Amino acid sequence: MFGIEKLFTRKDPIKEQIKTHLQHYRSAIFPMGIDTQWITEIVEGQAKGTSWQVSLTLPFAASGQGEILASHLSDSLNTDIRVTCHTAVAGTTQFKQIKHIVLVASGKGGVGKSTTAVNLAAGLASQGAQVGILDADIYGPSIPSLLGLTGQQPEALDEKTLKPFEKDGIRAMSIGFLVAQDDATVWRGPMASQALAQLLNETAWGELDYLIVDMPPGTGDIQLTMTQKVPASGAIVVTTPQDLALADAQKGIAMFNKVNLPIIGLIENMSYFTCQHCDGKNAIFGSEGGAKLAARHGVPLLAEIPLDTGIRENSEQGANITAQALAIKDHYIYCAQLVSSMLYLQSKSTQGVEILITDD
Ligand SMILES: Nc1ncnc2c1ncn2[C@@H]1O[C@H](COP(=O)(O)OP(=O)(O)OP(=O)(O)O)[C@@H](O)[C@H]1O
Repeated sequence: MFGIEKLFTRKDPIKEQIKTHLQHYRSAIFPMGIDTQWITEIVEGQAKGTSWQVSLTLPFAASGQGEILASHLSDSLNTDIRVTCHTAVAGTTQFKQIKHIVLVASGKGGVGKSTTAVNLAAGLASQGAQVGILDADIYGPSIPSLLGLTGQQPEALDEKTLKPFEKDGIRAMSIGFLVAQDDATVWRGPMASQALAQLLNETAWGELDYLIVDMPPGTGDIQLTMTQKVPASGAIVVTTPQDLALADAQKGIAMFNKVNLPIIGLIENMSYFTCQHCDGKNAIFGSEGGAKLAARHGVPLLAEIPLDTGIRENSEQGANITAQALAIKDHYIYCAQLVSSMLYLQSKSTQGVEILITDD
């Protein structure tokens, strides 16, 4: 009658508003909003000029979204709110101690598949995920060089286990250590997939949220057999905007559809070039090819990455692009957040099963 119960159940109105705004927030990274379970703390801000401090623990790698969420909340509630995001990738391990294996493939060579795979791995690591990269490109293993590890040999932990390299928090192993590159031209599918299985099984990966596999370019017997061998969560197809590359990327999509592997999306690389003099965008290799291909096959277009000197230079130096003061890194970081969010949503709708693969 006096509303006395309200005294005991009364909730802090601003905290409730923050929760509601977060729940209703929508973006490509948060298509279902922010679950209240991800909110670890809402406290009055200690930092000067900050009214409220919100801490989130996200089940996917998107810690860099804190600033965007903070400005959304601050604008909506007309007060200064800071948001800090931590990453604790959800999901059961699908293979050994690895939660997600992601194949990065391309229909044809030279489209920037390995560069994209390494930078995507770096993007995921920059967002707080534990990441590994497996170079399965028998035709031209380039991950050691892209990570600045050229000339190094893996260390054996025992007779059957190799220690992965570690660079900038990314664990790495390459099929190039197992086979002489010149031999690759005469390889058949079973040989390649056996080598891949061996590397997967015999590398001491430890706990990983994501293992990125840089696949050999193409859509032949070797790529198909390798795909069937790996217990992957999904595949990403990298293409450039030229018609020929798009036609081959289409074959890549068809290959993954054939073996029922979910396609996480398409990445269009070398999409355009920004003129350093006039800032104009030049679609050197054609425009919107990737977007149209993605739409035709009902797969997301994850990124349109420009042709950029910074990308090439960092690759050549084996440097981690996400650690550089370059705007270009945002493409990879955003793409990593998107991939991670999509895998989270996908894993929510599938039951985790332990998968074992054999060497034969
Ligand atoms: N967006 C980009 N901007 C500038 N240079 C790029 C970009 N993407 C890739 N490159 C450069 O293009 C070349 C080929 O890239 P990369 O080796 O990643 O291709 P790939 O598709 O993996 O090739 P392969 O099929 O031979 O394995 C490299 O010199 C790389 O630095």
